[in-house]
Amino acid sequence: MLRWRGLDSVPGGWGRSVVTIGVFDGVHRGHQQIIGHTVKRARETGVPAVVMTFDPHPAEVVRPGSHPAVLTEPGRKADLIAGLGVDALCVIPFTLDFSKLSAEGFVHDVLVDTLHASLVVVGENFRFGHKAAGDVDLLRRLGRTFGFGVEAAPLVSGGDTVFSSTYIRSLIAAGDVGAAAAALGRPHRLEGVVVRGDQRGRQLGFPTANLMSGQYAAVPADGVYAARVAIGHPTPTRPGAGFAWTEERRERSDWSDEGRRSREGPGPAPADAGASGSADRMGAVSVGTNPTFSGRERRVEAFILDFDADIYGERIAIDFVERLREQRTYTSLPPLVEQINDDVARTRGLLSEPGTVGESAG
Ligand SMILES: Cc1cc2nc3c(=O)[nH]c(=O)nc-3n(C[C@H](O)[C@H](O)[C@H](O)COP(=O)(O)O)c2cc1C
Ligand SMILES: Nc1ncnc2c1ncn2[C@@H]1O[C@H](COP(=O)(O)OP(=O)(O)O)[C@@H](O)[C@H]1O
Repeated sequence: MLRWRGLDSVPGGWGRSVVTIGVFDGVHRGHQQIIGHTVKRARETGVPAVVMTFDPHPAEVVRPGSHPAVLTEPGRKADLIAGLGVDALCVIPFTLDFSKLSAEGFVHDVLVDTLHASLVVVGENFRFGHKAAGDVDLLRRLGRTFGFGVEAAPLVSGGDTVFSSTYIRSLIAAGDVGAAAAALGRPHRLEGVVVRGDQRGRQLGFPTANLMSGQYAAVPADGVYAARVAIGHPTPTRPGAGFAWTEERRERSDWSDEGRRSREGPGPAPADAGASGSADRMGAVSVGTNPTFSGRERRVEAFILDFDADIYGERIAIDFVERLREQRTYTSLPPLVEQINDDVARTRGLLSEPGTVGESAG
């Protein structure tokens, strides 16, 4: 997948493309359907599939201080989008200036002049342009003027609830990581670097890797969770920041499935390989302030089962599969240790059964 940052990075001679636009935080099941449809239509017409997204979250620019909790860090989001078969990801640095672009200006400058859209795929509730004045009807009218088609995909729901990033953030904030996983299509992941804690864990018999995640990462409610853990996770994300941009060169003459196969051979392109960072270990994870020790700082710490190594400074990813319980305050250590033993046994039971929840965590 080609990765562009800013409209200026789009190659001058870029031909026609099928484009979808969105923040796509979480790349949840609704996003997957829209992006999947974009890729399908691109293959049918033999042109590349382009995803346009924004960084930082537009809400932060329009209302400073209102950054929503982040479900997927930028590098992870790009990897997940690449995994859906997208040919190019264009990240627009969302600035106050950009936010002032009118709906018509956005369509003309971005979709027509830069990406040469032949077709634009969006969710039926899509809004765009200054003050979100543009909607699907306006997009269709502008499409007739400028010569691109518009397809609005119905929103994906589970039961009565439409899947949305906001809904998933609220599930995670409430600790319901099981329901979040159902809406995401995989467990919610926190990723970052292992930092030092109070050096108390190993004395209790349970050393815990303390995670420093991104500034706005969506941390589940205080409690204890069964999780899958990836150590040495490859995504080179700086906490709260952007990611490494790889420029790949490809022949652009044929973007059909056949063209891709002859370019790439079977399987994913090398740059996308391992993108999902396989979480192959089990972890019993504590989120909270360690009330037994009157801690103040809210921490995410993972006891990794069947593991013994120094991993300070390494990147890890934690995939939250199931909530086990709330945080408790103990008046002495033996009952805390007994409880952690029980948490570990439950984690093992939940995650080692064949075909268990979150097994294909990716
Ligand atoms: C599975 C698990 C469950 C935990 N549950 C609690 C708890 O209920 N109450 C509490 O005060 N601390 C709990 N802890 C956190 C320990 O207090 C913490 O890991 C310990 O203080 C080590 O901290 P350190 O990494 O800073 O050395 C739990 C830790 C783990 C791994
Ligand atoms: N099974 C394990 N799970 C998590 N961390 C482990 C494990 N085995 C060894 N470690 C190492 O021990 C460190 C945690 O030990 P701990 O006493 O809890 O110290 P700290 O308070 O600095 O987190 C981890 O950061 C990691 O480097």
